[in-house]
Amino acid sequence: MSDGTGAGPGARARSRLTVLSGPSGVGKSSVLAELRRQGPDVHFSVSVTTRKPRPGEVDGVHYHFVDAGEFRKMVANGELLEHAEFAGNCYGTPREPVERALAAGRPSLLEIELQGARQVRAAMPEAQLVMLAPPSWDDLVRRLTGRGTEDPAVVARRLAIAREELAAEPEFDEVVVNADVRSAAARLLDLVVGPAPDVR
Ligand SMILES: Nc1nc2c(ncn2[C@@H]2O[C@H](COP(=O)(O)OP(=O)(O)O)[C@@H](O)[C@H]2O)c(=O)[nH]1
Ligand SMILES: Nc1ncnc2c1ncn2[C@@H]1O[C@H](COP(=O)(O)OP(=O)(O)O)[C@@H](O)[C@H]1O
Repeated sequence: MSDGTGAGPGARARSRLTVLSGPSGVGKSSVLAELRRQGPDVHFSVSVTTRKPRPGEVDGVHYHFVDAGEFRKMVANGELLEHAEFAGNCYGTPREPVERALAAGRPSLLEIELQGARQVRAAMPEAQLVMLAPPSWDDLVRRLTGRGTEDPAVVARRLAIAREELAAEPEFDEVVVNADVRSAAARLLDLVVGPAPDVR
């Protein structure tokens, strides 16, 4: 597969930044939890969000949960690498931890939605964009409703956004279909860590 940069096979291998996007309910959290088990040396960005925590979500682990005022302050101070509004809440990537990890040569992963992925693409063209896709639209609907964490109006809103996100697939360098969590995580880990230099 081409690295999409036109700069030769080494260019993507040198990029240590991977952006993972995919519609709500496709299995991003599940695949990333598995990836953490498989790939301990990967830096996972922890986003800030104004969304309320779901049961089981831990502040500082799944997200930094902030109020709208704190979020605005971080934007104004230039502390976010990218940020976007999604289904009525704000989300953003703290800049400093990602820059520190990249400076140390550590593979780093951002799990963010489409508008944020586009901002990263514009700011850092060498970043690798990966879409996590469902095996089918019906699977996506089943997973999102089956999770049971959003009420029906929120589910409908997220599914409407999901159609647009899936339509943006051609903007991504790679697509990983999440039919099975373990194999999707293994494939993603290959992309995040990159192939060994001598096989390119
Ligand atoms: N742009 C941007 N999107 C984010 C960030 N963190 C999370 N998201 C995205 O926001 C969307 C909603 O996330 P969330 O409320 O956790 O719902 P979930 O994806 O259904 O689990 C998802 O598409 C996430 O990938 C971020 O820092 N920036
Ligand atoms: N490969 C899979 N097969 C079946 N169900 C899955 C798979 N991956 C995730 N799920 C389930 O789908 C629901 C949504 O997954 P989640 O990881 O919360 O998605 P996201 O973070 O993308 O919103 C959860 O109930 C999860 O257990």
